[in-house]
Amino acid sequence: MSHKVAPSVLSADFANLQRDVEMINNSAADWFHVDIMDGHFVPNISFGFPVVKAIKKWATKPLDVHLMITDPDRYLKDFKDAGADHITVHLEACVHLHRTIQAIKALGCLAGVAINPHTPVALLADIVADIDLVIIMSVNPGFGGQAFIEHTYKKVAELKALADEYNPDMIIEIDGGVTLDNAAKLVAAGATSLIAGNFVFNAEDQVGTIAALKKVTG
Ligand SMILES: O=C(CO)[C@H](O)[C@H](O)COP(=O)(O)O
Ligand SMILES: [Fe+2]
Repeated sequence: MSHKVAPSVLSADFANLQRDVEMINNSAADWFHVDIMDGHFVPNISFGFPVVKAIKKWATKPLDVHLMITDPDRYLKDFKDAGADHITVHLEACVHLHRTIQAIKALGCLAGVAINPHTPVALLADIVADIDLVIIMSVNPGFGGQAFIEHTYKKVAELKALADEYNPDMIIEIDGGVTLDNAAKLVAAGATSLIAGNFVFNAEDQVGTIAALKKVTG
């Protein structure tokens, strides 16, 4: 089965948000990647519930919500109500990760865990069987447009080995600095979903760029 592509709305033109959402609707993209930053877990603030609701109103594809926030348990239901289909929390932001995952599932969302570049894949060993997706951060979270960290390939391969053993259907998503220079190698290593912000929205042909990301083979 081919990998998913999830353009990151963080890099959209917020003065033309409906236009950019419709561009994604009319492209080969599978999901909308929606980055929530609280200025505490990460050194940047993105947007909150009203913007997620606006995206949901126009979007015809699922919302893949990436919570870069401290204490995400407080807001899970609000994000579900705003339109989230997948909710991913950071391992580094959760004291009781297993409980948080159960709470996301109880809301009827796909449950994901994101790990920062410095966080070992091995820390996911006892949660992999319980989750629907993992986001491997290939940049330090907080900003779009950063350079891809090469060490990510090794982490993808390690996570694929864990998934093969405990949860073969688990989605392996890569977030940060994804371009056509690294997409094929990521898919070859085991990535099953590619998130891309700047690479899509800075392109002259955005729909064509999404199609090209979708077409890469490992
Ligand atoms: O979570 C994120 C940043 O924390 C974004 O999803 C990610 O950076 C995508 O943007 P780009 O493709 O431009 O790196
Ligand atoms: Fe993200």
